[in-house]
Amino acid sequence: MEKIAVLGAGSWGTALAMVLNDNGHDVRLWTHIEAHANEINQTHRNPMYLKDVVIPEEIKAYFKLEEAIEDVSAILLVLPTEVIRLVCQQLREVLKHKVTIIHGTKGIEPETFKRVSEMIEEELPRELYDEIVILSGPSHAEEVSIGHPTTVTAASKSEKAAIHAQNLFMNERFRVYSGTDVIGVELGGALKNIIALGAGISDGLGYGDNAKAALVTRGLAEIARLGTAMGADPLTFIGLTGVGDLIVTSTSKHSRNWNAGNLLAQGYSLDEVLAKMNMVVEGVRTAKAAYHLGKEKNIEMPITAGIYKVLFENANAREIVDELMTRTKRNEIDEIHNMLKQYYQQN
Ligand SMILES: NC(=O)C1=CN([C@@H]2O[C@H](COP(=O)(O)OP(=O)(O)OC[C@H]3O[C@@H](n4cnc5c(N)ncnc54)[C@H](OP(=O)(O)O)[C@@H]3O)[C@@H](O)[C@H]2O)C=CC1
Ligand SMILES: O=C(CO)COP(=O)(O)O
Repeated sequence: MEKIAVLGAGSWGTALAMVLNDNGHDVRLWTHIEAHANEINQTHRNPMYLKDVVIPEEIKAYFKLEEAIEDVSAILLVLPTEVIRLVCQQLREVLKHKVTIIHGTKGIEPETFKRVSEMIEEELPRELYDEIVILSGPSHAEEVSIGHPTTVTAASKSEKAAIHAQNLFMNERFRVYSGTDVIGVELGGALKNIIALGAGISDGLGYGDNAKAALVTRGLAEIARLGTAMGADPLTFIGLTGVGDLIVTSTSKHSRNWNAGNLLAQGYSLDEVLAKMNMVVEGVRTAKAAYHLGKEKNIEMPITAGIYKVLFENANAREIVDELMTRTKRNEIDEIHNMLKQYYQQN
């Protein structure tokens, strides 16, 4: 059994802390708000993020980062992408020993196009961690925290580290696969949030299941196109961290991104939507990142571009759908063959 600090006491951090606690680990849940730590320790609940869930008493919340990470063997970062660098900077001030870093964050930094593990590598000195592992897949906190069957993937450049994380989290309700395609796993988890915003918009406009299936399928083609250009294995995108997460986020009532898209389609402005959601909506910043990254790499991403225009250029969502439906006709499978051919020629 290991001593593990979970940094980020939002919905996903709390749910993952509960999985680790179920597996017998000594779990410390860190929040940057003292009153929040006190509330969790006194009431064993986290009502702002996980309504009606009782947090086991063994899980202790911490406000002081140096106390939360004392003697831990692993640190799990479960924070919005926007604060990953800041928290890593705080961490490097207080961390005095080597740990395994695991993260469950799904986003890309708009200013640099960096993935989360790249940001961690830039902010944490190499001597402070052995490996970085990404935990990703179709997994809403609301369901994990009440023990509904869930599957995810633990991916790391080091297979040994991925299997280590797999062993830490795996139990009969939480099945963990392992993998080594860090780029594919991180990009799949981040980019699906954009398509989920689109699915929420589509549903909010009153379009049906056909439209949503089209968005998810053609959205997956865009994710794979950009992901493969960035060095991912295209097959990763048909796995849990690609199609699996795309399905859950585009169809679930729990999805923050779907709900935000739905509100946008109801006529709320982006600022109003973000103010209404009390949890992070990663797809908004990641849409900005993917739109500009796609342009830079000359990758065709019409759905992402449409969602970007609805978010940041006040475009009319119905007109964007009309534009998508009237694009030049094309063959569906040719580009997928080309993508696979190119990848396997290079690898
Ligand atoms: N929710 C889910 O089901 C899943 C989420 N994810 C991913 O996990 C990541 C976190 O998401 P989620 O848990 O939903 O987010 P939430 O919005 O539920 O929680 C975010 C947490 O981060 C904290 N936080 C914000 N800023 C800081 C900071 N500067 N220092 C320390 N803590 C900070 C928040 O604190 P405060 O209370 O002060 O705002 C809050 O506790 C995202 O990338 C998301 O995509 C992945 C899989 C499932
Ligand atoms: O990544 C998630 C589920 O796997 C969570 O998605 P949302 O942030 O849209 O809720």
